[in-house]
Amino acid sequence: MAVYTHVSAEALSALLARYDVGALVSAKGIAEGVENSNYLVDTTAGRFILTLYEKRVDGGDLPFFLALLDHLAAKGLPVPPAIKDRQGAAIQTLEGRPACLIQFLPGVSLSSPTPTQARAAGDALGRLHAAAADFPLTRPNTMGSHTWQPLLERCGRRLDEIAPGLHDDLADAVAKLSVAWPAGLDRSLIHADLFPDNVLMLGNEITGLIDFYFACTDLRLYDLAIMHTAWCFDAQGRTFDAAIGDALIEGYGRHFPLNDDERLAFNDLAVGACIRFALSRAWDWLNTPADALVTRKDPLAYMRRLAHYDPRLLTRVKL
Ligand SMILES: Nc1ncnc2c1ncn2[C@@H]1O[C@H](COP(=O)(O)OP(=O)(O)OP(=O)(O)O)[C@@H](O)[C@H]1O
Ligand SMILES: N[C@@H](CCO)C(=O)O
Repeated sequence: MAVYTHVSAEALSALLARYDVGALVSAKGIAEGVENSNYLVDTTAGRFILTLYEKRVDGGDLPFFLALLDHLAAKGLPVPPAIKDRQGAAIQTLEGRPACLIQFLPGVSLSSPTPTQARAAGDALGRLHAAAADFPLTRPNTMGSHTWQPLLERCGRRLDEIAPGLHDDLADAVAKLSVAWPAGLDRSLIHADLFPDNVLMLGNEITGLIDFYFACTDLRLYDLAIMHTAWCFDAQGRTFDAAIGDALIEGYGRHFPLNDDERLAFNDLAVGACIRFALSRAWDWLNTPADALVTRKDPLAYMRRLAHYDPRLLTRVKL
């Protein structure tokens, strides 16, 4: 359960009083997610999400994320804008953290999507990239390829507490990718975390694209590669479903068909995505506060995916 910061009923009622959103009826911590604290808030006027931004979200980046959500919503994408209070402010401070009240979107996130649903999700990513093409702001990728070596060093040999050999296998993978990274591909605004849990669906329809707090400017196709690593495997990363991968690429290709260079580069981009999520999960595994209500995500599930894309990179760690 991702609740790092506890919000008292008094503080929440005082916050809601700044808005035209009715009075507090109930608030529950949301079980999913690992990055931020999220509450489902019901008021006499409707349902909202309250997000308190934690560790990896810099409050200074919030105006970028909120402007992006407004831009995409104005273009008809099913993304949840932040609600503005009576003074026109969307960013608040609650329990000492930056916080926003966000529009609630219907739908559920899928644990086992079908190819039809994956095609719709790939299509939605293509729509997102097309709609963001004239978004005027940029933001560097704070989890981009240049950050992997420093993060590896910050984790250090403690990685081997997770699994013997993990440090050296990840070090080899980071070194190889630093040479192979296809930096010359098209750049774009990317979501950078479009896992199944960040796509809300009702049947085969996409009803929500959420959690834009890693959105940044990076290689456009890297976003599709991230999705590929997140959508095509079971949660443990043991089984790969090629039909899901084909459907994602087909849906995305309706907007941005892959050219020969992109097809050649795709596997390296997926290896990069595996390194990124294996490292961030490993850091969290070693550093999550003992009292946080959060289910840590398994870094080894991403090492198994890494083994799928490039089995030569794993020589030590036992999966
Ligand atoms: N606007 C929304 N409408 C409906 N549900 C939402 C909305 N925003 C978040 N949720 C719910 O809250 C959960 C957690 O939100 P979110 O994915 O933003 O958290 P996170 O901690 O940033 O997660 P992650 O680990 O994916 O980075 C989602 O899986 C979803 O169930
Ligand atoms: N979606 C990520 C969490 C955000 O970094 C994961 O599953 O590891």
